[in-house]
Amino acid sequence: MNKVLINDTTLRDGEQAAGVVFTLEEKVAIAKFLDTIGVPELEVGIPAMGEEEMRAICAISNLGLKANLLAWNRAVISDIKASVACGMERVHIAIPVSGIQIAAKFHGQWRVSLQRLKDCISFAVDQGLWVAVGGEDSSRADENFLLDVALYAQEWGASRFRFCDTVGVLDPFTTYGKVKLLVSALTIPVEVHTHNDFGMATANALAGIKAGASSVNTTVIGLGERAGNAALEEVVMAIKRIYGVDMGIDTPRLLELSQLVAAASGANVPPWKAIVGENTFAHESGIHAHGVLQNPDTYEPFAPEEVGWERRLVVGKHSGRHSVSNLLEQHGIFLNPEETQSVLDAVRQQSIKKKRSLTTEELLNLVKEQRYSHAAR
Ligand SMILES: CC(=O)SCCNC(=O)CCNC(=O)[C@H](O)C(C)(C)COP(=O)(O)OP(=O)(O)OC[C@H]1O[C@@H](n2cnc3c(N)ncnc32)[C@H](O)[C@@H]1OP(=O)(O)O
Ligand SMILES: O=C(O)CCC(=O)C(=O)O
Repeated sequence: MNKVLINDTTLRDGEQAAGVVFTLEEKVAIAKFLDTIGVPELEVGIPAMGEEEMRAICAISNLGLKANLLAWNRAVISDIKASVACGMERVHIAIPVSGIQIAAKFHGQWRVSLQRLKDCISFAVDQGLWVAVGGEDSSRADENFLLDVALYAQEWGASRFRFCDTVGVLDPFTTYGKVKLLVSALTIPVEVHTHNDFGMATANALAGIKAGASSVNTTVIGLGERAGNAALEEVVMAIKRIYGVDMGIDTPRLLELSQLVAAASGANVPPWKAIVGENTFAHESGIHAHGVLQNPDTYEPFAPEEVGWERRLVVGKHSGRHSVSNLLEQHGIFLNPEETQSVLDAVRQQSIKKKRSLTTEELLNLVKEQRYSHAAR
């Protein structure tokens, strides 16, 4: 697998999620955390949004982080001036490339849009900036036009081209083909930016990387426009565990990072969310719990500690004898097989009644009640 760099856009596309607002302090804390765990590049925001956003970007720029920082810009000179005013040495310039987008934003005048891109790249390069260009809606663009825009961007001085599946309409197979075309034609690196509208953001990001993209956009917990972006924790762990490539990210801190971003965004992370959801290392089903007690590899793709979790055995409707006795033994309670079965029956009944699993305290109370009812008989 080719070497790949993460360009995390939690602070830009992540914050674009409807209803999400990070304070300056939250932006700084997220940037610092991402930098500390080894994320090498951060897209920190959009200076053209105005004073407040510029203050936050300046504050991040003044932190002296190891990560390279980028600001997002339209192909508008004043946007780039605002980025320079924030101390940015790297700018990302976006240009629509699909017919739909060019019609809506440039009245279909693609020559005008290309001229704008050329002027903006030249302006930024003259300012001594490192320039990346994003093809907005690349996935729905005519492939030849997309290629032309990317080649022009390269010729005019861009140092990277971003392939955007802006509305998340690709699958991994089509992503692979489209990204491969760009990678084969360009000498500058290609970045992939994917959205999760059909639940394929991470899979598509990986397909783009397989096709030769050497940079990938992520956001923590997959936060972002509509259904969000490829999640940082998913991309990092998939590359580490499926492809065996360690990207140098301190993965045991991914959980803490996800909690920081979830709190700042007011988002509820679903328990089943890959890597950082609270159920990712919780086992209730009897067969799973029994397997995990023998060898955790039976039902876990990797050790929970690798991403900051601890394994949990939970008792509830789907439990079996082994997990019940294991949990009770941890509290010094050793039951015979008949007693265990009767506690298990009670656990099932209670769980069905309460429509949830039971807490340890509730399990211990059940045992007490069971013992009491046995003694009374
Ligand atoms: C796919 C993406 O995620 S792209 C990033 C999207 N992010 C955001 O929009 C969040 C931040 N945006 C903002 O704060 C505002 O939209 C601003 C400051 C950028 C612009 O605000 P406004 O001037 O009020 O314009 P508004 O947002 O209503 O419309 C967008 C304008 O940008 C133009 N535009 C959109 N994309 C581009 C582009 N890549 N290059 C040049 N112009 C563009 C539109 O055509 C429209 O221009 P018009 O005002 O001449 O008609
Ligand atoms: O950088 C760009 O060109 C647009 C990025 C983006 O957020 C998108 O296309 O979804």
